[in-house]
Order: sequence, then C-alpha cells, then structure tokens
Amino acid sequence: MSKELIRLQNLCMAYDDELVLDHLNLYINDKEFLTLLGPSGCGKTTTLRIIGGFTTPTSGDVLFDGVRINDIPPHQRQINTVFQKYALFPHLNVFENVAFGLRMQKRPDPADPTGKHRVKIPEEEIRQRVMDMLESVSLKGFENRKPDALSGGQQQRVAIARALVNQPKVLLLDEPLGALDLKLRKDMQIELKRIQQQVGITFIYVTHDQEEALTMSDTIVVMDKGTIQQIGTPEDIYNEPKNAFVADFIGESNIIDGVMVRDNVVKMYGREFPCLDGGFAENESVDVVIRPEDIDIVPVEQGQLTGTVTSVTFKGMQYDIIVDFRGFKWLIQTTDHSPVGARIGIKIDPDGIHIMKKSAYSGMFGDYSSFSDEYEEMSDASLELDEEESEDEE
Ligand SMILES: Nc1ncnc2c1ncn2[C@@H]1O[C@H](COP(=O)(O)OP(=O)(O)OP(=O)(O)O)[C@@H](O)[C@H]1O
Repeated sequence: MSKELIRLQNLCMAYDDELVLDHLNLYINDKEFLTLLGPSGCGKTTTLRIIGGFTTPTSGDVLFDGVRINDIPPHQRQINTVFQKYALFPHLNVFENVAFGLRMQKRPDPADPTGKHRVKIPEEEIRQRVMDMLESVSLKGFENRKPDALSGGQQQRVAIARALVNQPKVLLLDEPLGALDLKLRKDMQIELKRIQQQVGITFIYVTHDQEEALTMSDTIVVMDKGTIQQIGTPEDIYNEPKNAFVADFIGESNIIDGVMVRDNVVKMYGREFPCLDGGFAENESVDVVIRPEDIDIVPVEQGQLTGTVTSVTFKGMQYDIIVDFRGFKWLIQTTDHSPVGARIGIKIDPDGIHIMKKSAYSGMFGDYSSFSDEYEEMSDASLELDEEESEDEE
C-alpha cells in the first residue's frame, strides 16, 4: 500500500479572488482508502472535482502515476466518481444499470493489426464482468430488479458497481451515504470498506462526518478553510491531534487555556497539572486538550478540581456528564452514574492531558471549551479548588 498514485502539488483554487484551496500538497497511495474530512465549505468537494477533472485548478498540478494530468479530460482519467445523488436509470434493471458503461465502450479490434478498427465489448464478457461486480457488492440475485424495488443502500451499491465495472484505478466518493438513514449508513460504511478491500483500488472519500472517516479510512486528511490541518491514520488523528481545531473536530474534547510552567507541568485554573508534554517556552500560553473519556470522577477530597453535575445523558455504553465548574462546562464520559446536583472531584492522568501550541482556532470552541476570557477575570481565590492545595501552590 505504499506506492504513490496521485499527487497534488501546490494546488490553489480561487473563485472571484477568494481562495478556497490554499496551496494544497498531498499524495495518495495506490489501494489506499483516503478520506477528506472537514466542515462544510472547507474545500473537500473542490479537491475531489479537481482530481476527477471536473474543475480546473487556478494553479498547481495533479499528478497521476507521476504524470501531470491537469489537461486530461475526466473520461480519459482512470478515475470514476460516485456522487451523493446516484441517479440510476429507473427504466433499466440492476444488470443493465451496471452494464450501461460497458455497452457504450469501444476498444481496438484484436483482429485488426492496424489497431484503428474499434469494436464493442462482447456480450459474454459484459455478462461476466457485471455478474462479478454484483457479487462484489453483495447484489447477486438482484439483477432483474428495477431501482425503485431496492432499498437506499442497495441502490447505492448499484451505483458503486456501475462506477467500478469499468475497472478504474481510483474511485472518488462525494458524501455517498448522506441520503441514507443512520442505521443503513453504518452498515454501508462497513460494506464500502469491504468492497474497497475486495476490488483493491484507491478510494478517495469526502465526508464531514468524523465517525464515518474514523470507521473506514486508512488515512484521514482534516481540512479547514482550504488548508490541510493534519494528515494521519484514524488513530493518529484521534490520539495525537496536531492542533485545537483537529481535536475539536474529531471526537469530543474539552479545550482549555493553559500556561506551561515547565516541561511536564501545565497550569490551568491556577492549578498545576502533571503532563507528558514539553518543549514549550516557560509561561507560554497553550491549548490544553482533554478527551472526555480521560477524565475520572473521584470523591471531592481526591479531586484536582471539584464541580457540580448539571446534566447526565445515558448513551448506551456510557454516560455523558456535564460538570459545571463556576459556569464552565466539562464534558466527561464515564460508566459511573453521578446524579444531577452531585458535587464531584475530577482527576486527569498526565497522559490524558495534551498540550498544543496556541492556534488561530483558540478560543473559538463552544459548549465544553470556552473557558478563557472569564477565567482571566477570576482570581484564584474564586476558584472552587481544594483550599489547602490551592494555597500550597501559590
Ligand atoms: N462554482 C463555484 N463558484 C463560486 N464559489 C464556489 C464554487 N464552488 C465552490 N465554491 C465555494 O468554494 C468553497 C469550497 O466549496 P466545497 O464545495 O469544495 O466545500 P466542501 O468542503 O465540499 O463543503 P460541503 O461539505 O458543504 O459540500 C465554498 O466556500 C464554496 O462556496
């Protein structure tokens, strides 16, 4: 999976002088499942359209197997696309929908030594390729059904089979599951990954759904405002987000303003917390990212901080608990049930505290993370800390 197939070099796209892709650099390996993930308007579809040849970049290059393909039209690229609105032909059955592209194709006549005469693909080969493809997408036995007699997920699989039957090297998928309900979407995520592994080609997938990206991808490219924020495996992106934007976008996070005291010690709310990170300047302002599942609820007297539970939501496998800390809301995910109104202690292990350089995104976060301004106005005495420990520290 390490051979490079597509490279985007300094890709820029501007509409009316507004830069929507800003010097994108990215390579995509053969047989990789790569997802472009980011909020609405960040430039995912534009990137996909440029790879497919439907949009011409303002500047920069697209390389395929090392060859510049900027000027190659879409149908001559070995790239097919599945869109969210996968218009199947309603009057054709499943078999004919998938066979359609093959029936349109002509290729050099093997009996013509000049190679000029072109012939249609033989019917027997079409039948074989369509049936193989229907098997790959688990639709064998559905050949004679019309699209309106299929579920949304089955229709989407017909669209995928239709895009794959031409044997492209790359399949582009633009939010292909967006129209499906949640249960079906989850089933199709697993199904898509299986299909990609079975046919063994590169998938470039666009979504704004972080869970979808984490479930399916070998590599996730997190984008915002036309720029790449981070490229990595789902594990890297989740466990080691490079900045507060990525941390906030992937999964849920508490993002708190902190100050580095020295290596392995950060100060939040006037309290020092041991952490594993270093390499920051003394007194440097930083973003402190803490995942809700990395916070332990402990008895008040053992807490590094204490607060009051303001909301408890049962989520099946765990509870989402909001703890109010003088008006600030921590999100904690735990299997322990603490009732609303309970006073609890919070404890965070050093490896649950992630320190990040202050970014343009600092202070932009909502519900669980906008602590900074009001905190500045607080004196340590007003914090709900264990009195003695607080005094020790000062
Ligand atoms: N043809 C166009 N003319 C002008 N602006 C455009 C055009 N196409 C896209 N844009 C703008 O470019 C930016 C990026 O759009 P793009 O569709 O790539 O975003 P996206 O990340 O795919 O968003 P979404 O998830 O909502 O589809 C947006 O601000 C959009 O308004």
